[in-house]
Amino acid sequence: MEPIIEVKDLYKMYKKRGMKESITAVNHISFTVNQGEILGLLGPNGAGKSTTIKMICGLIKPDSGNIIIKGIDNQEKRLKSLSHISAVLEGNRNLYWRLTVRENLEYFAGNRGLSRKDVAETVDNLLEQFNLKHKEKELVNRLSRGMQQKLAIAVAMLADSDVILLDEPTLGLDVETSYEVRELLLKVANEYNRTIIISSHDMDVIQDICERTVIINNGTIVTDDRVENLLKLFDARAYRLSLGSLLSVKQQQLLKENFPIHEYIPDTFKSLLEIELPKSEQIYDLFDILKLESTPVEAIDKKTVNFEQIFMKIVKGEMQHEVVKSS
Ligand SMILES: Nc1ncnc2c1ncn2[C@@H]1O[C@H](COP(=O)(O)OP(=O)(O)OP(=O)(O)O)[C@@H](O)[C@H]1O
Repeated sequence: MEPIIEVKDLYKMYKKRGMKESITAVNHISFTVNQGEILGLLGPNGAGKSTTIKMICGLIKPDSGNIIIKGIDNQEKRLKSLSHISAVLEGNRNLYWRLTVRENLEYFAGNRGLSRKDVAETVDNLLEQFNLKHKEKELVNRLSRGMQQKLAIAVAMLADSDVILLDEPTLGLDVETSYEVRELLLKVANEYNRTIIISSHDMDVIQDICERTVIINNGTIVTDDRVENLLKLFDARAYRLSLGSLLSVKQQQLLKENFPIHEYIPDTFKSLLEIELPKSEQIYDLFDILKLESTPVEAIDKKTVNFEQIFMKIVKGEMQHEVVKSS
């Protein structure tokens, strides 16, 4: 698949005003985004996500590296490359707050040079699709955050750009509205073939709608892989063992030395052991430790994990996962 965005060796440092020290916000990162894909850009606070997004949509200039959008380098032909991108950033700055919902849509549809009839048709269609018809006469500054968010995405759609960048699109939304926004984003990608890059701290949203994630920590990429692969990789190695007795101190010590990621939950006579086995043959080492005291294994289950747990392990460096470049 042809990438629609190529980020190559991107670097950005901030100088602190009046101080000698500087912060490397983005440290030589490279990744690609494919047409029609929903990519999650993740990382803990201060990882460098917003700086990366702002560089992609041209709000700040990188110190070095390239961003190529549809084959056009955004430093060589800035306006041309940026014409392929719309952004919905924090605070929905792409909306006119003193205009109504309908007026906003009409204004942006008009900007595309559509005829009056086409503007009306496009706006009616979007009001319908985004479930905003009943609010068409409401001023934007009177709308709830969820409604504003939906309108901001509708406006981004109107620009007819191939790529939509979204910074925390579900932040502060109630559960129902968050689901509504997720569905809209899936529709935007699948039915309108738009490419979406989304930055979010909500791992449920990421697990629900993203095909692939790029995880940044301290300005560098620690993982670039499909969500499905990460879930499978982790699912395949997380086990829960129900044991028919308690483990001895020696067994617990050996577990600690051999399996850094595990949890031991003793009960009165029985116990539970949750453990990760990055290599399947490690199961034999585990059984050797259990055999030492003839510990009965009553059941072994695969432990299911959610994306949030995987994300935490990756950023804490607990999960050995090579940076995989998906194609
Ligand atoms: N304008 C600025 N001047 C100086 N330092 C900055 C500036 N903007 C960001 N930084 C610093 O750069 C680093 C990366 O910040 P960035 O906002 O890109 O992270 P982020 O991953 O988006 O974080 P969050 O999830 O908290 O929004 C942080 O250490 C931040 O303090």
